[in-house]
Formats: sequence, C-alpha cells, structure tokens
Amino acid sequence: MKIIILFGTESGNAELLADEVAEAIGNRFPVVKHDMSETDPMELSPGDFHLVICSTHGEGVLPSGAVPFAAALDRDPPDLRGLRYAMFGLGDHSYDHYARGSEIIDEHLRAAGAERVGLYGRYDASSQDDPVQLACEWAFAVLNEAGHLIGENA
Ligand SMILES: Cc1cc2nc3c(=O)[nH]c(=O)nc-3n(C[C@H](O)[C@H](O)[C@H](O)COP(=O)(O)O)c2cc1C
Repeated sequence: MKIIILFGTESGNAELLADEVAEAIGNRFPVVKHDMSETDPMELSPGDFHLVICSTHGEGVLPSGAVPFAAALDRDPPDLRGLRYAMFGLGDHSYDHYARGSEIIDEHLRAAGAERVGLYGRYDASSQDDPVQLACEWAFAVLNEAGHLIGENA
C-alpha cells in the first residue's frame, strides 16, 4: 500500500508541509505526493492510504488549488468506499472560519464514502507553533495508529 500525500494550496504552505512530511516518512513507507489541482477524484484508490493537507482562503473557503478537485467530487462523486485518509488543515484563528477549507474537503470525501481515520491535525498560522513539526508529528501519529491497515514497507 502506498501513502499518497494529497495537498490543496493557495500560496504554497500546504505543499511545503507535504514535502516535509514526505521526506520524514519516506524511509518507512512508499510515498507519492499529489497536488489536488492536478488530481481527478476518480483516480483515488482505496488501495492507497491518503494523508490530506489543505489550507483555507478567502472567508473560510477552499484554496484555489483545491477548488476543481472539490467541484469534481461534487459534480460526479466516485465511489470512495474503502478509501481511508487522515486530514490536516492549515488556517489562522484570527479568521472567522478556522481551517474550514480542510473541513470542506473532508465533507466531500466522506460524502463519497471515504473514511477519515486518526487525528484531525491543524496548524494555526497565528500561533507560535512550528508547522513542519506539527505536520510531521501528525503524520507519524496517524500512521502509527493506522499501521495495521497499511503495513510498513508495503
Ligand atoms: C487572504 C487570506 C485569507 C485567509 N482566510 C482564512 C480563513 O478564512 N480561515 C482560516 O483559518 N485561515 C485563513 N487564512 C490563513 C491560511 O489558511 C494560512 O495562511 C495557510 O498557511 C495558507 O496556506 P497555503 O499557502 O497552503 O494556501 C487566510 C490567509 C489569507 C492570506
């Protein structure tokens, strides 16, 4: 089973975290990074485990890189039963709809039958937290928890 890191971004932070997580977990799991802006939801496979990383823009809306992906899930939802994923949202608590972009993707994936597992990770840009550390800790926690589903070095 591969780990797919699927990111949705406006200005690159979610992609940077996807790169860091890929590097951190890459010696334990086969990892592939996918940009939502270039991903057709029909390509998602229940045979892979997905780490989804998505930011928020505007007033609690999706980053532009996630808009076509969400629209395709809405328009023509694939059957994603059996697909498991974990979610990490980037946001800023000083906005009204904290990390809402990730929740929108989460709702679309669950509506299509996918199952979210493990911790729901979040990074608040108005905090002093280190986003790379938070994202890597989240990924390791999720993968340890879901290890029986994935199988290391699969
Ligand atoms: C114009 C703008 C609007 C934003 N709106 C929100 C928002 O409504 N809710 C939220 O939680 N974060 C919001 N953010 C914070 C971003 O989600 C945060 O900066 C994130 O790290 C951006 O990641 P990205 O570069 O991957 O898009 C906003 C940021 C900008 C610049």
